[in-house]
Amino acid sequence: MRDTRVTAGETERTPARLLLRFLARHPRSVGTLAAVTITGAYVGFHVMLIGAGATMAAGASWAVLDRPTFDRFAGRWLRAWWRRWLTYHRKWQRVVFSCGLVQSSPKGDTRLPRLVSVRSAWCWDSVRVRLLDGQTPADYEAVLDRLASSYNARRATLRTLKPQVISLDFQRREPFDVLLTPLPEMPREEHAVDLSRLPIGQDEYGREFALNLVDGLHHLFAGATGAGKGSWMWGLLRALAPWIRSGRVRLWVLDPKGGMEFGQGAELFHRLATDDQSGLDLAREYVDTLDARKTEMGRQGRRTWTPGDSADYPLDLLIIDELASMTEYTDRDISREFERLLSKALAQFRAVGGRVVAATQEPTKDVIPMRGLFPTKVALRLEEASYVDMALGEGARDRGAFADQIPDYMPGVAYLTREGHREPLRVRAAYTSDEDITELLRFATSTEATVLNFPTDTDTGSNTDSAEATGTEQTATVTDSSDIEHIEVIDDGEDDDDFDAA
Ligand SMILES: Nc1ncnc2c1ncn2[C@@H]1O[C@H](COP(=O)(O)OP(=O)(O)OP(=O)(O)O)[C@@H](O)[C@H]1O
Repeated sequence: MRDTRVTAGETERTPARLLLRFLARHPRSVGTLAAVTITGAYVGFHVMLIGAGATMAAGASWAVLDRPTFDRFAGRWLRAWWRRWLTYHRKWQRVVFSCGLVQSSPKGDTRLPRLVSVRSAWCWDSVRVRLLDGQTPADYEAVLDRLASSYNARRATLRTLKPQVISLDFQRREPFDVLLTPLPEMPREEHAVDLSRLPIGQDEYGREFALNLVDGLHHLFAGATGAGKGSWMWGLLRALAPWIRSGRVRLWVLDPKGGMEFGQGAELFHRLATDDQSGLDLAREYVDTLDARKTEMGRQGRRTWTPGDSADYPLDLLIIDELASMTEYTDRDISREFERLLSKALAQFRAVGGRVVAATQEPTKDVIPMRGLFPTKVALRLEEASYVDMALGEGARDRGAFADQIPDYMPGVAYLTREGHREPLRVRAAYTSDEDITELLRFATSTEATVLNFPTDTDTGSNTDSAEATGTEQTATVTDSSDIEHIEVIDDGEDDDDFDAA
């Protein structure tokens, strides 16, 4: 009679062999169970139950009070463990059978691909699978929809991790289906603007999400056409409205696609360029202005730039809507010089109040060779899986930044990576409509703008005389302070051609 035994591997099994294999394959689960049993035997099961109850109550309170930190330090491990056994493992045999992913051995055994491990982020689970001999990732790709529906997931995608090992990634939830992302109220008073916290939307946990122009410095938004880059950039400008109005922020806007994105805001801008040649002129002027400021501040001995501390030294924000128009789809001479200027702006002006915000549809090295100089990178919906790591850095997609899987009907949704956090964060910028932009224009260009009383040099304690003696050859230092930076004064008589940090 035909042997219909099911095996996940290739060897014949005895109970002892099966037990040993289980122990070897699941050391953490077995270790935890063993530790619980030994502890119970040692301290008594009553004491252990009371301890377990108290731990669960503390964990539940933590999860209710601060879901994101709970999830970061405990939730995702617990969820991965729980889902491994109660969802993926429990149904594995049935699912691979129904999807036709099993094999028969010459001896008549039925072989199943092995479920190796499960990792869980807030929205996605990643199930690592070892393929059977003769299987290829394409066999699994062909049944992804069936796998997703078997596991009740919204969608599934596949990554090849190494030969014979793949990750099946299941999207379990879509927070932005239920989270309505209201547009943050536009601030009207200058003191309401905090450069390190400029609210523009919500994160996947429903918390307010804000951009940080102090520590986050320069921002790169990568997203396919229609991904919602406009909402991110206009959202940022709305959050800066009172400072734009008073001149504490000066906007240099380069919209080389003929002004399609920013043309309507022309009145707001200090400079606006709508084609590649005038864009290059604008970039030159921007760099010359900040170079001159750097020299001037060095001469004055001003070693710090504090946002808004002087009318002479506003925050100069360079906004570039479509980088490819300046770096890829233009004359080689224009692109070469533009890349040099942009690299310089990114590398040298943080300490004198220069910031860059740029958008691109393709985050490739050809389009943006200096992408490593953008400390904050945001990946909206991208056309290709390979773009995700280009936009966010090596390994970002493996850690759960599935920007290529953001659906078309969710513009404004993006992933970003944060220092000190392994998992990427899924966020959504609120939609900025034409009316919201008009509101910004009306407010920021209103003639009733308040005249600022900036502190003078005497107030800020800078010493012009002594500064003159110092000359301009000083070395760069930047403090970690959130709102004060030391001036960076570098002799930059030479062109900076080697900023390609990508
Ligand atoms: N945050 C958002 N929430 C909801 N809908 C949005 C959001 N942002 C944009 N949209 C919608 O998506 C459309 C495209 O957005 P947008 O023009 O900002 O994309 P884009 O990335 O700038 O595209 P392109 O590169 O072609 O200019 C908008 O017209 C709007 O209807």
